[in-house]
Amino acid sequence: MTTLALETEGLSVSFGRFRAVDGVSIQVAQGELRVLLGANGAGKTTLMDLISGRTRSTAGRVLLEGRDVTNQREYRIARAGLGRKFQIPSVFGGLSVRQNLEVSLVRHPGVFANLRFGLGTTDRQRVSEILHLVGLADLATADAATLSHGQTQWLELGMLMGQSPKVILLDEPTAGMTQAETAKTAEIINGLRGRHTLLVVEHDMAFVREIAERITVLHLGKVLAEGSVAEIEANAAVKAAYLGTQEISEC
Ligand SMILES: Nc1ncnc2c1ncn2[C@@H]1O[C@H](COP(=O)(O)OP(=O)(O)OP(=O)(O)O)[C@@H](O)[C@H]1O
Repeated sequence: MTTLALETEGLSVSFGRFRAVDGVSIQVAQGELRVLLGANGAGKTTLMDLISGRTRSTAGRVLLEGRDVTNQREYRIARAGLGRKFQIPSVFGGLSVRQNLEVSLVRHPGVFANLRFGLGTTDRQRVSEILHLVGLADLATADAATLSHGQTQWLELGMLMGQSPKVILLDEPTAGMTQAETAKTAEIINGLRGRHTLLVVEHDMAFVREIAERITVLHLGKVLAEGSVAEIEANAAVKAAYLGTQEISEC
């Protein structure tokens, strides 16, 4: 039996009389890379907020590797293994790329303790592995403050990985990126396939085609469809409700 990394069951939230997320049930297997697609206001960010504990649900459950974390405080859900990357990065300028990754490893209590006490061989290897996975090995000694927008996003993704979360939530990872950076991001995310479980909110269909194996489409707070890129692109309900008369590639 496949172990589920993340599961939501009938997850819902109402703001007043408005149901922003309405009975959403999704199942994400370990090592899966799931894309969450939907028009503006479909409920994607709110769903992420419910999963990560930023917003309290009014019905339903969230399970992280089978453990019920519904409506727990955000830091507790993070501690239980949920990593979330926002669009605004929070790296330590003034530290090198490598030092930022060292700081991110959850070993010693206290943010900078890993720098003070030094890392063991396993941790140093882990940092090197992450540097390669996020394509920053050549910039390991560079000051994080000197990185481009795209490089900063990759470093932050690496810092999330350093915490070995069970599930990583990424909200529009290519926002504000150049075409070259977007292509590189697709490469990096593809390299994480099987190693990490990811739930990625993304609008850029060209990018989605590069990374997605399975897509969940949200519409008006509900799951409208789920399937491969080809299945979603051919889905009449998705075309009618989400895309209107547009081709999916234009959204
Ligand atoms: N705290 C809130 N109070 C009231 N309404 C809210 C709140 N948060 C979100 N909403 C509403 O819920 C709906 C879903 O919003 P959400 O931000 O989740 O959509 P989205 O799919 O992420 O859209 P986008 O792609 O534009 O980010 C929207 O109509 C939004 O206005």
